[in-house]
Amino acid sequence: MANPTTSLPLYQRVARKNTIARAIELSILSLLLSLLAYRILSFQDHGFSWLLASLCESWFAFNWVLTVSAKWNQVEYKTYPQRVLQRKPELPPVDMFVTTADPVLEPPILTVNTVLSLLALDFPADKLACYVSDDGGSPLTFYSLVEASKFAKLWVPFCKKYSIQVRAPFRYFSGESMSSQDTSPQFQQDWKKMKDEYEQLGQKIEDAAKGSIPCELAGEFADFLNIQRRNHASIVKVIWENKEAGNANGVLPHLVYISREKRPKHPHHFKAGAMNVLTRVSRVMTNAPFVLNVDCDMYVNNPQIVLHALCLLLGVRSDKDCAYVQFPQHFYDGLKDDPFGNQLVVLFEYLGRGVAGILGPFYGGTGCFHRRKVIYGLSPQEYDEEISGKLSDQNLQKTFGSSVEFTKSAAQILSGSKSISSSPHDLLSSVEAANQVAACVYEYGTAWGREMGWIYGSTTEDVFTGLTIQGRGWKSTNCTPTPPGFLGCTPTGGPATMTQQKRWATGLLEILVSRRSPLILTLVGKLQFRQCLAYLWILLSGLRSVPELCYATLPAYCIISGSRFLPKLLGLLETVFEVTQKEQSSTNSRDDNNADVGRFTFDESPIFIPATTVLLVNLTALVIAIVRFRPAAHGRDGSGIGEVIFSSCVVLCLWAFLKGLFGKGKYGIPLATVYKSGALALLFVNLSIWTSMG
Ligand SMILES: O=c1ccn([C@@H]2O[C@H](COP(=O)(O)OP(=O)(O)O[C@H]3O[C@H](CO)[C@@H](O)[C@H](O)[C@H]3O)[C@@H](O)[C@H]2O)c(=O)[nH]1
Ligand SMILES: [Mn+2]
Repeated sequence: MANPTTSLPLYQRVARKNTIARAIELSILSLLLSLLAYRILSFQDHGFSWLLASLCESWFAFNWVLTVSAKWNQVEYKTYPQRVLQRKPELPPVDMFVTTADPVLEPPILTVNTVLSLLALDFPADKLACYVSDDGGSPLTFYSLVEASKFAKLWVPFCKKYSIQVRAPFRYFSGESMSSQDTSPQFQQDWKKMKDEYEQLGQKIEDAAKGSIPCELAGEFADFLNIQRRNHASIVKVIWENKEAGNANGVLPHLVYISREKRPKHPHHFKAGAMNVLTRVSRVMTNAPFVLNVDCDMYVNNPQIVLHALCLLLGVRSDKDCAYVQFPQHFYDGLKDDPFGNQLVVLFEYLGRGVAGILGPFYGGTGCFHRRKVIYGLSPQEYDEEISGKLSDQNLQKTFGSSVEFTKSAAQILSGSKSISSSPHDLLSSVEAANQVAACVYEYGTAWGREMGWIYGSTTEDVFTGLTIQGRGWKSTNCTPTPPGFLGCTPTGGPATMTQQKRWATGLLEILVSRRSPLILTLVGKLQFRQCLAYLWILLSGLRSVPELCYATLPAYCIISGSRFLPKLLGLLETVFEVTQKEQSSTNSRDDNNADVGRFTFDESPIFIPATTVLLVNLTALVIAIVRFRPAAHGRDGSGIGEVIFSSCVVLCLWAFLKGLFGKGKYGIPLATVYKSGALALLFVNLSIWTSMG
């Protein structure tokens, strides 16, 4: 009998109104273009600084075009999880991947919380399997997961019984108090028990970390005996197998631990390598058609995420409209006003929604649901057509590698059968096959990392992999439920943030110069032109520092050398007032009780030298401007008030560094950095003076 509710759409695509924003963005663009036109027309009358300014401004204008294009059509998807739930018997299984790499940098309790939040999802337990990849090969991580699975047997029913929203216990117990919840004595009793149990779990893990491990590397832990982190055989352990297949109310989903084989001479390709192993191991074990991947530092904040994602994955008219569903990254305990710019608000709030209106969001590396077939490198055309010709054994081995189990199941999925594929009856019998596909030689001579799976060759494997998928003609969607699907942690200090930004900048540049650069994929692949522009926006983000750095030193150069790069009296007065206000507000914030929260922190890394140098150069220039206050005294035009204002603006932009000059400990810029920057600044000042005399 037809159920009327099954005909209702599972999602709605909503266009956002952004007329005013568009008008403002276009006005800025026209101002930039007029400035450029003016520069070109008056080129003859000016020297080096004028030329440099024009080059920088051309770059800014180009970048602005990319920005405007990316943000032009903003869309959102509204999803209806209850409607998916009504299709209960047909709900597809989902494999969930968690990656962790280092038990010191990523404390196991964090990974445990992420895993617990996944095990407790509002989805039939017999349709979920959780795979944890541990690149640290750490017995501590394994031990923590074993203990966590015991705790989960209490935790998961508790969450489901009381419809708890935050199912990562460290957040649940740190946040809302019991009072906002159920006040029944039963709840209070259960809550207390749960809190005690969680504290015991935390204690056990802490003790184990200190060395008093109850696991003397015997029994289950024997595999970890004498292993080195970068030199060991693969370890696959079924921590918990849900034997109640067909029982949606069974307590826990499967939980599997994997530490792939590592050998010093074999490249392991970091996270991308780990993701490919997860794909293969899950393939020989549970083989779900959909895959969710999260980093160990991102827990589930909305227990209905699978239903939300399925609204899109199952609800689209054609699978090619949704290769993956990306949840935007949000962060917990984020510092106010995002002083390090690492909460990625612009990227996800504005650009993300805009790109969603073109081909769909970039893949962000975590909080993403994938169609397994897409990971195998299929293009939408192949997906729709008969591809039986491709299915000779030889071909399959060349593509996927030599595991019989793997190629068998891959053939099944590639043959176009869109039905849910079956999985082996018990996980333990597939451990051997899993070990085989987790070996480091497995990928040699195959398409893994090149044509299929997570793509190698960039430390931002996420953007690279998404780009490759979209270059084949797939679209993607974003999913923005309330409350947000996932919450993660982000660095709260200068050095860690800078390291992260450096990795992103290099990784993105690696993509730009690769043979899968968006320009090439637009010419020979199926990437849309505007999606290409959007990718350029993100891939060029590291290079932007070059013109920005030049532009920031330009006013200082002009003041010192007595030249100009701004047109005479440009109506900058309003800016002056704004600048003063900024100064005011940052003085106020120093009086806050929490003055140190969000304060920039430094270390000896050379990464802090450029900004410190720019600051010193501009401070010197301002001192020079004050000292020789009468600009016309030299009998030449000299620099103007515009340059002085601009230079002050640069100093204000580098306020955190200015404070760092006087700060102590980690809040201060180390003396060595100050000396090095000072030397560079001195060189710059002298060069500027020298050019003005030449
Ligand atoms: O050899 C490695 C290195 C890293 N990871 C894992 O990769 C994830 C991301 O690493 P993290 O240090 O947290 O980097 P972030 O800068 O926070 O990550 C962002 O940027 C990465 C790309 O640079 C993406 O992969 C991430 O999804 C995205 O959140 C973590 O789960 C790690 O455990 C591995 O599994 N193996
Ligand atoms: Mn992270």
